Amino acid sequence: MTERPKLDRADLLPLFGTGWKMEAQADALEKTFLFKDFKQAFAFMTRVAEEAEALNHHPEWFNVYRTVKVRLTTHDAGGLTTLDAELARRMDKAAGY
Ligand SMILES: C[C@H](O)[C@H](O)[C@H]1CNC2=NC(N)=NC(=O)C2=N1
Repeated sequence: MTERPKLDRADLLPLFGTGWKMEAQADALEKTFLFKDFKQAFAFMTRVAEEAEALNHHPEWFNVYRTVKVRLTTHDAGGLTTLDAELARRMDKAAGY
């Protein structure tokens, strides 16, 4: 298991303000993004792909038409780390929040 900094729960408060939710077992963040149409949704995913590669940290996501349902967790750590909070922040930015 790769050591990664555990997440300070205080880091999550701003994310709750932009619609992120904690998954029941508290080991992941979840959010559904809604866009004008499929092209906007896919453009968002393309922007996020760049960020994910830059962080070497990748979302679990499901796209149907103009929605993108996202789940963030750190697989190597078996739970939430600072990488999840950072990717969530970058996803909000990429969505124009
Ligand atoms: C070797 C390992 O797959 C890499 O370090 C990265 C790739 N992207 C990743 N993404 C996520 N969400 N969790 C990881 O542990 C992770 N590991």
